[in-house]
Amino acid sequence: METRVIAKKKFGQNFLKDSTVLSKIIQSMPNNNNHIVEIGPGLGDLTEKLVKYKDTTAYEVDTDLIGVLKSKFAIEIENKRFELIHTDVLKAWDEKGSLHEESYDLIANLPYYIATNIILRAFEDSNCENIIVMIQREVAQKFTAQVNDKEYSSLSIITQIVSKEARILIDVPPESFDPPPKVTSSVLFISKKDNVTLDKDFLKFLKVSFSQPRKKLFKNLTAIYKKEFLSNIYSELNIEETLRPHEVDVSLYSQLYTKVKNGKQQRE
Ligand SMILES: C[S@@+](CC[C@H](N)C(=O)[O-])C[C@H]1O[C@@H](n2cnc3c(N)ncnc32)[C@H](O)[C@@H]1O
Repeated sequence: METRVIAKKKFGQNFLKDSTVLSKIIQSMPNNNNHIVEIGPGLGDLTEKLVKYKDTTAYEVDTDLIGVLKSKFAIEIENKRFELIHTDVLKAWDEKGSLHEESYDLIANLPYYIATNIILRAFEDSNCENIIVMIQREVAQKFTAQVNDKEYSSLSIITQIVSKEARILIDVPPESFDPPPKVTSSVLFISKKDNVTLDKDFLKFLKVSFSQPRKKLFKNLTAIYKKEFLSNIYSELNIEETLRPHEVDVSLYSQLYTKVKNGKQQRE
């Protein structure tokens, strides 16, 4: 059944129409018994493939799409292979803490306006084990960048802490979508480590570290720590004050953070 739906910009609606890309997403699904959670099923093109393989729960915010999805997946909803939840997924996370009560993999073509936020929430959701999501290429590169890459950022560091593996599977041109987005997209694959919790203060420390990415890390950190205190820590760790934020690897950020945390009383 062909359904005419006008895509809504405010919900980041760019429907994926490229069957090669849809197949690639399905092929990269991990071989496990996990439930699938999809965020933003849209018109259900990806959902249709997902429910063929595994039980799926989907969160959709747009009321106009709920009717379309309910009729398209009437049988799957009836036999409980598919559960459709009509809500803003960020609210669902706030209310329930997790998007599913057991282990799940998140597979989605995400709404770009909240994509980074969604991935960070998925990092914190201990039931989420794997993430396969379409996002803007530029953002995907930030998640997967390595030290010294120009895209290396606090997102790269957080990803290295929480994941066993993080990589871009495929780049996807705007023409693969209807309507086409303005930018190139990528399918990002992240396999999470078990039981990693992110220290909120460490995240704040990273935010300050990258507050001015082109400046020296030392300079950025002086926004919250005294110069002399920092100089001592830099000497103890035997590192140069000229280092830029993107030149410091995860292990060194952890060491720096441990030192500043232990010397907390010296904060201005
Ligand atoms: C990029 S489209 C993807 C649609 C479909 N999965 C596809 O691949 O064609 C993003 C979808 O996320 C939905 N969405 C946007 N914001 C949302 C939110 N806060 N919570 C749940 N779904 C949301 C949109 O309505 C839309 O269906």
